[in-house]
This record gives sequence, structure tokens and C-alpha cells, in this order.
Amino acid sequence: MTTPTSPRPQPALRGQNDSAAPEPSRSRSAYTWGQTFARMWQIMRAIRFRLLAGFLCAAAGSVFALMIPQVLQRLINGALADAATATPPNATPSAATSPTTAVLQAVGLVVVLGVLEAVLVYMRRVFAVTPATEVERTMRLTLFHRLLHLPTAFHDEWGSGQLLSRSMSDLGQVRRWLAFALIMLMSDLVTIVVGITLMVRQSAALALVFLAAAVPVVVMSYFFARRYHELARASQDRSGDLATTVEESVEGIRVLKAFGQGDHALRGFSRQADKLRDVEVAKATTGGLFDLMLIVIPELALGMALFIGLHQVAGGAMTVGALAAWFTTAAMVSMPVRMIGQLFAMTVNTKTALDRQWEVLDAPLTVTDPPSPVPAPWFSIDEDGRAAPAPRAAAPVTVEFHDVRFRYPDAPDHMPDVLRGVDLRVEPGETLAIVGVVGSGKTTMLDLVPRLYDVTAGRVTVDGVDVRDLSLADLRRTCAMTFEDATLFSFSVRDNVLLGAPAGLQRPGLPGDGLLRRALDTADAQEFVSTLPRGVDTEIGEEGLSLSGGQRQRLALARAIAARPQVLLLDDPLSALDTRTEERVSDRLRTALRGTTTIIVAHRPSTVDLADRVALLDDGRIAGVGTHREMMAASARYRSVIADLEQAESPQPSEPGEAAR
Ligand SMILES: Nc1ncnc2c1ncn2[C@@H]1O[C@H](COP(=O)(O)OP(=O)(O)OP(=O)(O)O)[C@@H](O)[C@H]1O
Repeated sequence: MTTPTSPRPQPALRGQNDSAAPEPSRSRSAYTWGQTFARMWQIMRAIRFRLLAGFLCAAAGSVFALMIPQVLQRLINGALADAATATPPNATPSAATSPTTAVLQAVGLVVVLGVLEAVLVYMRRVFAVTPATEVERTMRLTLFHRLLHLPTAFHDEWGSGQLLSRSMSDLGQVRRWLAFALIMLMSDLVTIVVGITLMVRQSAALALVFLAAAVPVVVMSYFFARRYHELARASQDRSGDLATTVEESVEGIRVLKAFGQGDHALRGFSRQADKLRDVEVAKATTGGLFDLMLIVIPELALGMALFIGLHQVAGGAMTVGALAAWFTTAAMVSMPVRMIGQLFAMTVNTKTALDRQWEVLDAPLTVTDPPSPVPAPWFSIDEDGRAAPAPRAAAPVTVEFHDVRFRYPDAPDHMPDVLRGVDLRVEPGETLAIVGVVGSGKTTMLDLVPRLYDVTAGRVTVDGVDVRDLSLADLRRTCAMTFEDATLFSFSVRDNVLLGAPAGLQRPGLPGDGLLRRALDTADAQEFVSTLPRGVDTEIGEEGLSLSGGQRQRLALARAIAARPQVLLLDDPLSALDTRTEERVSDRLRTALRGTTTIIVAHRPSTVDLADRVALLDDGRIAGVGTHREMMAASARYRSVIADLEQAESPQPSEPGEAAR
């Protein structure tokens, strides 16, 4: 089992030092060929009969094609030889022995064999393509399912392009291999075995010459496979890195433009593209050389066989028909031998693609359901003892941090733990603000409640229940969160806002419409949403990019409110709003938050006003808790942090409405 060890690839923007930038060096897969394909077989089992039918069609097609030289041999040695030796030029041959009839029969047979081969090739496709596409779909769903369940730490470590290329191009490669290369590989082997058997029957000596050529081919195949596998891996990894760069650059296109970094980004991108091109060229050259050998060596063997064969015919040890049939068969066997190079290369690419799948599928699920989840006491419990979807009416919960330590898995060794013994109790229904200097671990604290990360030591509890003892579904229904970066999806406004709303309230016309209106109203989003072309049914662009930062932030806030959580976690929720909008939203939030236990990360003194109490996070611990007034009076450190926040607060846009894009 392997996991990537490299950091996220360098994006183009960071490409200024690209020449010196570390090359992503993911650890090589430790899967053997046997392991990779035994695992693939488990997935292919469901389609094995259809694949077998495809293979039988392909093999039968090849055998029919191999029959054609046999027809030729009979024709040359039989009717044509008789006609040449026994029939006087002006004699009228009988219908039974007429060479014309024999030729017509032979041509008819060749046509029938050819048509049969064509029909069988078509049937091979019919049998193979649909199941291969099904396997591709199943594998894609499995991968996506895994990605959704892998811990946040996994996504910190892996570039999005790497995951994109694994779920798109790698799986396309697997489909092509299943639908074509695998079946052709097997049917080519059948062609080679049947063809060589026929060649041995026609002339063992000539067949021996042909077979002798197989020795260097096998030796070369071994070295080719090793080298090609390395190059295929490098190529697939580099195209994943390139996809990450494209994705990051497109996402950050405004930053690149605003900072005039377009050319710079292009240079970084071009260096990455050059590296991919170099690998692709090396791959094509290696494959080309192998193909060359696969053509040259059998051709040399055929040349030598022709020389020996002509001697045998001259000496009467072989008929002309047998020699002609031998060569036609040898030519037909040479074709799959040549094809095998390409099919082998496709198989190597597929092994690499599969290994890249297994790496993701084998990445450990570290944040999982406990073996016996505790039913969340704040949900009403149904007759079967399961937590019912609707939360019990107004029952605010406590949230507590007990001696919590936390360290990011990818943190450098010299860095101390982010949290080093955090103790904090948030009372039921209370709104508590966390204040601290930049990078002190405020967001990290929020992340630990819904288990986006698990504590390294200590406990986080909700109403006394360790969050790790709850099922993830219950825990995530209990909490709703807004993030500093307000991510929206390419859905309608309604679907974005009701994303986490209780099940059953997410379709138009249901009571969810009231919930939607209230959530939009609280986040002061109702007015701008009503100006959108289709109101709440307006599809918003990819990641909501067609909205301003302030609009996106308000929709994200509405989404958290509409989830009707017991615990609301707000990471600097008003940062993109202008002063007047912030005041309006703050007023409405104060009412909406009543009865909901809320932790709010405050980067601005005005956000602190929303809170009943404030906790100062300093040096990895809670250095004090109290009302803002108490903290101002009691803690010099708090005063200094607040002073820094006031100073850092940037000038607000003067226009009412929202912050500029
Ligand atoms: N995924 C991660 N992997 C490694 N280190 C991280 C990760 N996320 C955050 N950190 C580090 O952990 C520390 C705390 O980060 P966190 O985002 O919790 O701070 P914060 O107080 O919320 O900062 P800010 O005020 O800027 O929002 C920082 O030093 C940060 O660099």
C-alpha cells in the first residue's frame, strides 16, 4: 500500500522558482502485477461471461481468418496444379474438375470466411464495450465515494488535478483496455498459437526458424515493460500535476490577472508542460523502438524462412501450395505479434492507472463511524432506537474541549502542535467568540467539532458525548459550519441554501420554502436573490463565481442557518460585508442564534459584538474567557489582540449592498 509523499504540486503562480521547485516525487506503487490484476479481476468478475463471449468471438474470427491460407493451399496444390499439368490448353474440362469452378468455390469460401470474421469482430465489440463502460462507471463511483469519505487531511495532501486525472483519464484507460486490449491480447495469443501449429504442420523446419525469433522478443519485452512502466507512471503523475495547476490557475485567475502574473504563470505552466512532453516523448520513443524490433525480428525470420523454403520446394521436400500457405499464415501471425507491442504498452499503462486507483482506495479512512455509535440524545429517538431526522424541539447543547491537543499530519517536525491543551466550555444556547492572533488555531478548533479532523489527544464533547462516539451522520446533522472561503456549488440558490436542511425540506413547495426564506432573510440575502433572473431557482455559476464575495458569504451563512443545527460554527462569517450590511446581518443573527450553541471565529471587533462571551486563544491554549468588557478589563494580551484586529481592519467599501468583487 502506498500513499503519495509529495507536497501539493507547485501551481503556476508559484512557478517563479520552478527551476528550483521540488519535482513532485510520489512514491512508486508497491503493487505487483499479480496484486494489481487479481484485484481488477474481482471487479471484472461481474462481466466475465460477456468478456468471455467477446474473447470467443475475437478468437473465432482469428481462426476463420487463418483458414483462408488453407483454402489457398488446396487451390494451388489441387485444381490449379491439375489444370497446369494435366489439362491440354484446348480441352474442355468437365464441370467437376474445372479449375474455374475450383477457383470460384475457393473465392466463395474466402468471402464467406471474410464475412464471418467481420461479423465476429462486430460481435466482439458488442459484447465488450458495454460491460467495459459499466466497469468504468462502477470504478468511478467507487472512487468518488471514497473521496467523499477520506479525511480532510488526505485532501490537504493531494492535488485536485491528481484526483481529477485518476477519476477521468485513468479510468478511460482502464475501459479501453477492457474493451479492446485485453480481448485482443487473448485472441492474438490464440491466433499465434493456432497459426504456429498450422505452420509446424506445413513445415517444422520453417516454423523453428520463426519460433527462434521469439527468444529475443521475449527478452526485450521484459526490459521494455520495466522501462515503459516507469515512464507511464511519470507521465500519468505529471499530467495529474498539470491538471492541478490548470485548476488552481483557473480558480485563481482573478489574482493572476490582478497581479499581472499571467505571463509569469504561463512560464511556470510551460515548464511543467515541457516536463510532461519530455516524458511523453521518452515513452513514445521507447514504445516505437519496441515496435521496430517487433517488426524487424519477425521479418528477418521470414526472410530466412523464405530462403530455406525455396530450397525445400526445389528439392521436392515441400509443395508450392504448402510454401504459399506457410507464408500467408506466417504473415497473418506476424500481425498479432506486431500488435502485441501496442497491446502490451496499453496493459502497462493500465497497470499504472489501476495502481493509481488503488493508492486512493487504500488511503486510510481515519475519520470513521465508531463500531457502536451512541444515539445522539438531542435528536428524538424513533421506535427502533435510532435518531429520527427531526431534532428534538429547542434543546440547546453544550460544547466542550477537554485538554485538546492537535497537530496537522503534514506539519513539519520543528513546528509545535497547533493546540496544546485547550479547555473550553460553551454553554447551551450561548454564542462564544474565539479571538486570537493570525494562525493561532481558531479555525482548527472549529474543524474539530464536526470531526473534519480528529483531535490528537483530549476530547471534544457535545452535551457530554465525545464527538467520536456519535455516528458521523448524526454529528454532521448536529453541526453546521461556514468557512472563511464561502464555497458554493453549481446548483440553484435554493439547492445551495437547503444543502444541509433536514431531509424532506429540500424540494420546492415543501415547508422548506419557509425555511429558505427565513435563512435568506437572516443572512440579508433575500433582496439580492430576488433580483436574480429566476430568484431562488437561479443556477449560480461554478463555485458561485458570478456572485460577489459578500453575496457568496451571505448565501453560505444562510446555508448554515437553514441546516437548523444544534451547534453553529461560524468562521469569520461577516468578513466580506460592508459596515451597513454587517450591522443588519449582525442584528438578525443575534435573534436567529438564540437557542443555538454557536462558536464564532472573530477577526474583527464588530464580530465580537455578536457573542455573549469571548475566549482568547493564545499559544495553543485558552488564555481567558469572559465577556468582552471583562476581558478588556482583565487581560492585557486580549487588549493587545483586539488592538491589532482594529488596526488590521481594512477600510470598508462605502457603497451599501456588498463588498466589491
Ligand atoms: N491543512 C493544514 N496542514 C498543515 N498545517 C496547517 C493546515 N491548516 C492550518 N495549518 C497551520 O495551523 C496553524 C493554525 O491554523 P488556523 O487556520 O487554525 O489558524 P487561524 O487562527 O484560524 O488563522 P487565521 O486567523 O489566519 O484564520 C497555522 O500555523 C497554519 O499554518
